[in-house]
Amino acid sequence: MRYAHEVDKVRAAEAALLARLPEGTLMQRAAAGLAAVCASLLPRVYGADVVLLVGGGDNGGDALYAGERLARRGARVVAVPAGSRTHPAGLAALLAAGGRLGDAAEIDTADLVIDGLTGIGGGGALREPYAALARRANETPGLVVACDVPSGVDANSGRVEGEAVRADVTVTFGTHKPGLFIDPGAARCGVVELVDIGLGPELPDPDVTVTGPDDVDPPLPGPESDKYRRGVVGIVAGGEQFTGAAVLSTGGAVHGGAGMVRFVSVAPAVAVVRRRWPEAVTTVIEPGDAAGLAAAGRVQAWVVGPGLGTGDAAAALVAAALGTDVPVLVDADGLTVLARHRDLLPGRTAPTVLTPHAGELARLLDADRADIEARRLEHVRRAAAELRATVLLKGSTTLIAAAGRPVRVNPTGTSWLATAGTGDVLSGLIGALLAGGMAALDAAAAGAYLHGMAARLAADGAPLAAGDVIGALPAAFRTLAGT
Ligand SMILES: NC(=O)C1=CN([C@@H]2O[C@H](COP(=O)(O)OP(=O)(O)OC[C@H]3O[C@@H](n4cnc5c(N)ncnc54)[C@H](O)[C@@H]3O)[C@@H](O)[C@H]2O)[C@@H](O)CC1
Ligand SMILES: [K+]
Repeated sequence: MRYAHEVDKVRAAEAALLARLPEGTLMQRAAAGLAAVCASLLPRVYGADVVLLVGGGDNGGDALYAGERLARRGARVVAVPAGSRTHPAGLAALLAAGGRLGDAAEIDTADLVIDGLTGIGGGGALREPYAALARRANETPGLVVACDVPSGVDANSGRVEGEAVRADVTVTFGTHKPGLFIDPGAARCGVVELVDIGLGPELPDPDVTVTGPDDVDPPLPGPESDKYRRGVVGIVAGGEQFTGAAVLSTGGAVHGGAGMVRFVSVAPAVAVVRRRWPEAVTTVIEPGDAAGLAAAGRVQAWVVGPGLGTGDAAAALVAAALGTDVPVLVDADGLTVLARHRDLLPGRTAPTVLTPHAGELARLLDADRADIEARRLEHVRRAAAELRATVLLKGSTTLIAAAGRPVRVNPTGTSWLATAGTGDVLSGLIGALLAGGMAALDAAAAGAYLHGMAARLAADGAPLAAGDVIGALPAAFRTLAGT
């Protein structure tokens, strides 16, 4: 599992380690790792044209010392300073090794550009001349290697406020930074290489982890299994007019490994679901009939919300599901209802999972949607704490938070997933995993992983329909080791 630490933790760990090491040791370790990656990317180091973009801080120092190492191996290394200050010892070392100072035009013909403008000390939109250098680096045909963090990307959040370097490779030191995993920053990193500078023993628990295949551990049937032991998931979705979301959510549950799916809704939705998923056991209720939901039979988890509508009838069903003592996932219209009835959450003892996109989370938190998009990590954490739920924030990087736990980043998925109905599939899938006994955070992370994997397999470079994601779920499960 890959993990990341926020900047203040990185700085504290560095300070603890620095206190035990001779001055400059960490920067030399960082520079050695950076130079080694650069050398491996070049067909030949000797004679290669390397340009260093050098900001005024230690990120620039790393770049200068890496440049020194490449110059000693025969590269033609040119430093382009951006700040009023240039790391003096690093610059002296580069010049002593045969490097020289140059100007921005040399970026255009470089074989390799090292971006040492800003690292974990960067903040806000890049100012000039930093921004102009980043822009020029993004236009060069040569390789661009970011030192620690692509400049212009906020290391903690992945936020990009203005110009930002678009790297082919990012060489990061000691531990990953959250912004390397979260869009839009993640999309600027290219391949991320971690250089060990000995920070490990000084680091606390991570702030963020990235789900890997080994972390996805859905319940598997054994010889003792029957449909009840494997888990019954109840789905409350669809309405008089909207039935598609109900079909898709049920499909996600059927192919998500539930022992049985109970589908509870008004007659038109039940009719459509029955036709598409004869596997589901259905119960017809009147609009908003909370007692009907309770009488539908025992379930181990409820999914409530897709296509449900947002009126009083929907609110009664959301309240009924949340009033049970089993895990409940609230999605889509259910979240809109919840934004008006936040009092439904605090009394729960069983786990609650909420799966909003940024707009739905904005309503739940009384926040601005654009603000949530820009600072997804902060908002998903806040939502988990305030709403006392496991919160899965959908988007170009799906994040999953539960209070007091590292935030999980989902690495699978494709841009083709941004199409109607795919969220409904996810809700049913996570519901099935909850019913199978997975803990809320694990179920949400596993569901996001499998859903994104199914989407990738189904899309394969072409447009995707939500139903295709359901169809590819078996193949997604098969990608997991030991399944
Ligand atoms: N602290 C340590 O022990 C180590 C630090 N290392 C390196 O040091 C870096 C951190 O160094 P610093 O703390 O000096 O910070 P940085 O070098 O990351 O950034 C600070 C510099 O960037 C400028 N800057 C910040 N935001 C800007 C903006 N929006 N527009 C234009 N200029 C901006 C500042 O004026 C300052 O000159 C790490 O990212 C890493 O590369 C490594 O050498 C490993 C060891
Ligand atoms: K950088």
